[in-house]
Amino acid sequence: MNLATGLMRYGQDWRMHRRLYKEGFRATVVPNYQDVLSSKAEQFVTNLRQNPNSFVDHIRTYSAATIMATVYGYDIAPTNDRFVDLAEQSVGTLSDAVHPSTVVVNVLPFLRHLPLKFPIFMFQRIARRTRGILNEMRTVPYDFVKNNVLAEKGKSSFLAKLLEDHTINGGDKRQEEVIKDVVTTAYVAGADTTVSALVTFVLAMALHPEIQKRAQNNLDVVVGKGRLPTYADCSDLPYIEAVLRETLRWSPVVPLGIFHASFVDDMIDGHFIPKGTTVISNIWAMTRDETVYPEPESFIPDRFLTEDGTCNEDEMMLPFGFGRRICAGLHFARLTVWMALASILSQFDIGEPEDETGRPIKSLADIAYSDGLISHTSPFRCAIKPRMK
Ligand code: HEM
Repeated sequence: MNLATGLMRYGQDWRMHRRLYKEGFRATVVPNYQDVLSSKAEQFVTNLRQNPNSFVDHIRTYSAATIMATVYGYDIAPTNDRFVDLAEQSVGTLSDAVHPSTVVVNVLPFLRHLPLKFPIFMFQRIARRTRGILNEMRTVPYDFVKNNVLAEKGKSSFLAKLLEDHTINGGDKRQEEVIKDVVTTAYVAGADTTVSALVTFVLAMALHPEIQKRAQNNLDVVVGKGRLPTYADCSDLPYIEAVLRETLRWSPVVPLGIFHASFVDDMIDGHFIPKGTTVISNIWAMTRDETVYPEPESFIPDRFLTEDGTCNEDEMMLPFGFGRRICAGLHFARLTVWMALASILSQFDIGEPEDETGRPIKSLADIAYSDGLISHTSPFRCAIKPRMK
């Protein structure tokens, strides 16, 4: 089982994974998910109206709901959904699997031979626990969709389409196993990353009321107040796009990317990189390069606008990685985050933030972000109020 595409070695199996992602998540296909995203954004706004203090929970539900609906055609229950519970456990265990203590084993492989009782090297125990949960996540939702496809019922989805195109009408067992891995990775890779980006967005707006106001004006003029923004509005809302780019830059979701290894001996800027070297892409540092992004700790959407107010060429792709291993879901991720942030701005005012002890948060420096593969803010509070009654 090759559950995490991002952790696979480059080769034929990985190429097969990427081909399947392309079928469901390339730039020209993603707009087809607009209706699903719109209905989930509406539900999100309703939840936020009912209980604004639980905004992080609603963001979690929105992220899970969009990806579950897109990948499996499955509408999650408002609470205690069995697939979401399973998926959250899978995300937790996969995140543990790239915990520093497990990563160090990849860098220093001889550590694998230390006895289990060495507490710092928890990777063997994690691997055992992870396997069971991931296996369940891999088969339960898959069987649900496959049975629906065979019975010619259920909603259309990324998985249903893959099954129709590749297995139901012929296709081999191996292909079916690859499809299982691909759809499971899509959930695991997509849900928590989207949560991180959206919570950072709420923090950015809470800290910058003037930017919030300007973004709201942009939406009011182009979209009006009677409906939520959609993908069709994107190109008319350059300031909203600039806010999205700055959110992704200001606090990158995956600050150190996914570790890779060099395939061959190489020379870069006069440094010799032997074959097999672990390569860590420090996305966080790149988004803080002062020669490209002056005052990098400040939240300045204008850095992505030209003088005539249109978006410039820097689409802020750095947070999605590089080259052939660049995030396979980036177009879907951008649209999912865009839909939620534009919906929040059109419907709500976000007040000043404070930490859990009531201490005001004045800048990014006042709030901690978690370690680990995906970086999350520590908890904070802010008043979220409807703009219209
Ligand atoms: C804001 C949301 C997201 C961010 C910031 C993000 C970021 C990243 C980053 C930094 C990588 C590593 C790239 C590298 O190794 O150079 C990655 C890989 C990946 N992402 Fe995302 N991601 C997001 C959402 C998603 C979504 C929604 C999906 C699926 C629908 C997804 C699927 C993947 C996959 C499959 C890989 C592994 C690619 C490979 O190794 O070939 N991601 N992502």
